[in-house]
Amino acid sequence: MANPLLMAEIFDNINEGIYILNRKGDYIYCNNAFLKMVGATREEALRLNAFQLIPEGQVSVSVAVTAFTEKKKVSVVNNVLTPKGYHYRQLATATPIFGSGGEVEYMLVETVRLDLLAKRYQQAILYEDDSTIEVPALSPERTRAKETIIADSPAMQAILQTAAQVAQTDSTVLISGETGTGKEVLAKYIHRNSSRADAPIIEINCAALPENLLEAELFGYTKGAFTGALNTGKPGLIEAAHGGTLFLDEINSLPLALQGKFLRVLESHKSKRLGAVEEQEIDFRLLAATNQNLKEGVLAGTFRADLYYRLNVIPLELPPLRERREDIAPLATFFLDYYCKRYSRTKVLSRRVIEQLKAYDWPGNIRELKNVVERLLVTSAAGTLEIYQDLAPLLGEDAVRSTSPEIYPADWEAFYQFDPEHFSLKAYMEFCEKHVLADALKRCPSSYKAAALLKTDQSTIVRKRKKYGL
Ligand SMILES: Nc1ncnc2c1ncn2[C@@H]1O[C@H](COP(=O)(O)OP(=O)(O)OP(=O)(O)O)[C@@H](O)[C@H]1O
Repeated sequence: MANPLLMAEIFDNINEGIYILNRKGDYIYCNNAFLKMVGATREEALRLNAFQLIPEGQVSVSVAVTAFTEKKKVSVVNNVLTPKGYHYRQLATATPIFGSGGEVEYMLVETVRLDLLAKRYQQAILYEDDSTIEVPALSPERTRAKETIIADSPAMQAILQTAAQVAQTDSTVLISGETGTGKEVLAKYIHRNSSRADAPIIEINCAALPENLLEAELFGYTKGAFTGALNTGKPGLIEAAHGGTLFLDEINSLPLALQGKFLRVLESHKSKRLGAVEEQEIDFRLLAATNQNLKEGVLAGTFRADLYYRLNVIPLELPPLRERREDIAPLATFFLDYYCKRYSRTKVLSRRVIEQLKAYDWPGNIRELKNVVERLLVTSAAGTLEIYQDLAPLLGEDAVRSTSPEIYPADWEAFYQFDPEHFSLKAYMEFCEKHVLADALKRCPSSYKAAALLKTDQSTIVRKRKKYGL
């Protein structure tokens, strides 16, 4: 291990503020960057205790206290009021270090001021050297090969659990759900987790082709089977799924004539090319997906009842995204990460954007969310880390009306991006004034104390409180 002096020197040269707490929350180490951030001497800092910072109003949320309680690594973005009365916003991560008895022995905390991080990031962009910053875009094949499934909601977790169980069998699975809810993703997940995973999954969208072409694609044909047929003939997709999985997407669009033909294949596991005499034995597992209620199709006479019952062995229903809102934020950050890699950018979604995404009903479900995140990223202002855009132009006024603006007041650019049309120096100054006043009133038990904190008189506090409806 390197010598302690060298280690101290290294820690003091790290740009992020670092401090270590003992199990009681006492500060037992801090590096230079941390002292600079809070404007304290080492002696002052080493007298602090993390459990006392919130009651004393120095931080809005204590990452260390949260990590002590949850006994796991935690990151927060919070506001800090330094002993010198100066305010900043930081990203802090606390990592517990456990003793042999499993109790938290020490807490390592790393902090970075968001405004300085943004400046460093901005400078890096200004001095950007293409050869060092360029990240090769992921090729579509690589990204599609191993699809990640985000499933934070209890509903999705239950579906994945059932899917993993049924994957082990050869039963037919009927996946239903609105468009864009992830039916194809789920079908691939079942295939990947089945004993057929090394064989191909052959996918066909029954709505994508007219009846005659679909029939030729599914069953294949022999040489000269019809005008325009290839001289060599062509194997069908059912054959191609031999040993693997056949995935029929939008099976509700399978024409009635083909439904009967396909039912026979499903029951006998034998298929015959168009124009052929001989049938071929085919070993495949069927997964089907529908974005319409097949039972209603049966009642309306557009879907054969016998095929419906043959398909509906294991039904899995994917709920629309609006019924599993817990998945919205993780999906949005997952897609942002995906597109950041693809477009070689570094961005995060602001809390306000996430709130707006969570409030929206997503008629196009996950596919729509993915597209919105891509648009947010590519249209976001260069040089700022957080994406602050107002989503009303993308999602519609009604969709986002219910959320309240939450903006870091020192960042006027964010304020401008949030509402460029109504931006003015006066509007921004009033916004800051309101924010500072609300903050002071939260910290102080009386308007007199708030007046003392803000070095103004109490009548001004009362007047402005009324003006801003606080
Ligand atoms: N749980 C998930 N985690 C991550 N990405 C997902 C998830 N579900 C869906 N997606 C992504 O959302 C998009 C739409 O998913 P998919 O094509 O599977 O939906 P679908 O229900 O089959 O849609 P359609 O009915 O229109 O065929 C895809 O880009 C997919 O990768």
